[in-house]
Amino acid sequence: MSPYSNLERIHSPADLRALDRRELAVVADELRAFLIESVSKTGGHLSSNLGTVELSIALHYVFNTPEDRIVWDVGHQTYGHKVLTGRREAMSGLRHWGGISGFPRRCESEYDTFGTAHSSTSISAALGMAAAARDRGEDRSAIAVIGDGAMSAGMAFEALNNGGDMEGINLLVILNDNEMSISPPVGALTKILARLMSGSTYNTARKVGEKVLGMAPPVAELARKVEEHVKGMITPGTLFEEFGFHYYGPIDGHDLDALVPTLQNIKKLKGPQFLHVITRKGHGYKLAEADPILYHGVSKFDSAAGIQGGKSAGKLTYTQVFGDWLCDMAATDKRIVGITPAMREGSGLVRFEQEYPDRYYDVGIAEQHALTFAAGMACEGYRPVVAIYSTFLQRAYDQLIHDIALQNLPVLLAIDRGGLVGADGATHHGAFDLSYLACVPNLVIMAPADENECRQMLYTAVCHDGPTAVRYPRGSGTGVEPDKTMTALPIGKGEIRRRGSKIAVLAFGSMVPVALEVGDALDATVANMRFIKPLDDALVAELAATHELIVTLEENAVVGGAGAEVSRCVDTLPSRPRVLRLGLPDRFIDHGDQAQLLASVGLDKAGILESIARIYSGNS
Ligand SMILES: Cc1ncc(C[n+]2csc(CCOP(=O)(O)OP(=O)(O)O)c2C)c(N)n1
Ligand SMILES: CC(=O)[C@@H](O)[C@H](O)COP(=O)(O)O
Ligand SMILES: [Mg+2]
Repeated sequence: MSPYSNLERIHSPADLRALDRRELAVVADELRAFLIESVSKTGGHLSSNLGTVELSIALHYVFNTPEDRIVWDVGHQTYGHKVLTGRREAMSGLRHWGGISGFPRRCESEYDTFGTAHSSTSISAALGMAAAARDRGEDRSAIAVIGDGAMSAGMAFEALNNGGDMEGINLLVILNDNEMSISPPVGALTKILARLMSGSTYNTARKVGEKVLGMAPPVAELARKVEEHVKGMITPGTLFEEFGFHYYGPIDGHDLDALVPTLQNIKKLKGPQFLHVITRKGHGYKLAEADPILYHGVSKFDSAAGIQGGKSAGKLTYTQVFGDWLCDMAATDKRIVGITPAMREGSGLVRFEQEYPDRYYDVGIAEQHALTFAAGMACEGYRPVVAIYSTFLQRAYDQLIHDIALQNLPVLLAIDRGGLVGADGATHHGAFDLSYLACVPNLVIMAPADENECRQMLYTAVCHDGPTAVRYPRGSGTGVEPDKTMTALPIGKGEIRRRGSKIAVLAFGSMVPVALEVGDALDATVANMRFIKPLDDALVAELAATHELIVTLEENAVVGGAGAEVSRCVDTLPSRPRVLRLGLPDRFIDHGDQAQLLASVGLDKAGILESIARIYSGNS
């Protein structure tokens, strides 16, 4: 018999709702076991999903989904929700080419009411849905499920500020508090939540909460006010009350006997409601409970043995090259500080935090703040290095322009995950940074061809007295060992890597290795352009004067990226060869492995040769 016999009978939330409440615990056990087995085969976000098993069941059991809207913040905790909404079998293709996404997507299911992956959008989106329901006179709920990490972002508070003051909306915010972001959460809010969770408060609040919720309004309203008054004296629970929300909790988010009746009662209430649930990352899988950071995002692994091995003996990743460089640089330059918006592990800052705790700043999931905070430090003579993923830098665009570039402040953006990231897919590809950075005055933008060049560019950036960006891809490059010594590169100068004839391939960053293969195949000239800004106009002019075709290669949107800069330069020249711009197409790119994705957009050797051949055959 299948170990998932009960789960297999649930094809949609309607099947779940047909069950007796006492049967839900079995479903939860099977769902948890299924997720461990399934994610161990596909990879994905494990810890967070194990923490939301009961919450997913309780929400779909109590609310009339998809009529009632659930918006999952970040969406990395929605695997249980996917299974319960008809995607159990599709889980075998999770995050793989052609398979389902690791995040909610409106095009994937009617139960995925809002696409997420970048954090802290859920309250705004659910509030918008609640306002729409109110304005149309529709009686349905909008529920935002947001983690304690995601709650730290300004956007979440903007939405609370707006929602707590909105009349007649049917909005429930569920704070899924597991006392973890990817790494331990930071900031004053974390302390407030910890006080809310502390022993006596927890019990008292829970008992009072149950009592209140058992009553019908308006009695409940009166009791709530009494409760708030009492809690206000002993806990900071009224923070959310002050925003205009009715606060309930904290309750145990793994206890279906607490969750289900609480949600049933809250469902009857009108106005902005706030439920605080306590869960544990990795719940029910001892290895993940013990090390939720390691199991936050996993590759395939043996679920019995757990993730094996420490550091791989293979090539260094660009992230490691950056992390090592930052420590080395900090040792020689006291002005260096490292800043991360909640991505210590992913950005390679673990060692830096250990060695330089006083110069390390995790500012929470707060990209906008991270950049302006860096700007402030730069004003005081520091050399702030903001380690940030390309996709999350999108959040902080105005801060980059207005607070850093306009004031010409020496902030270094170490932009990781530039280009296609793989399994996280469209929400996480660093597809746009060269386009949105190239137009910013004062900014020097570099993209390394290999790991050593990455180290040298980071050093070059710190030597430059103005804003800089070094953009590198997820994973490793050619395997070049970085030199210990650091030498500043001449700003705005590329280099010719191969001399050929007729065709000149101008490659940026991660595309240099494949450009060299193409060069060998066609006897083409290959330039490693190094700088997107300032572009090496002299090199472009020289190559334009001596070749009949210029091919630009970049792992960035072809619209407005490095190739567009080359075209702009060629347009000013007296002799203008044809320019073929190759990069990411003008559409969002799904998930899959990086090599597969590059091939799918024609950025592997075969694809590039084909595009060039089309020029010569006149088919382009
Ligand atoms: C804007 C943005 N910045 C950073 C991230 C990377 N990120 C994904 S999950 C996560 C931690 C979220 O913590 P929490 O909301 O508490 O959820 P948990 O992982 O604890 O379930 C972070 C920082 C992101 N998805 N979006
Ligand atoms: C959900 C999220 O945003 C992160 O967990 C992200 O998936 C991490 O990506 P990396 O695996 O590239 O660090
Ligand atoms: Mg959390």
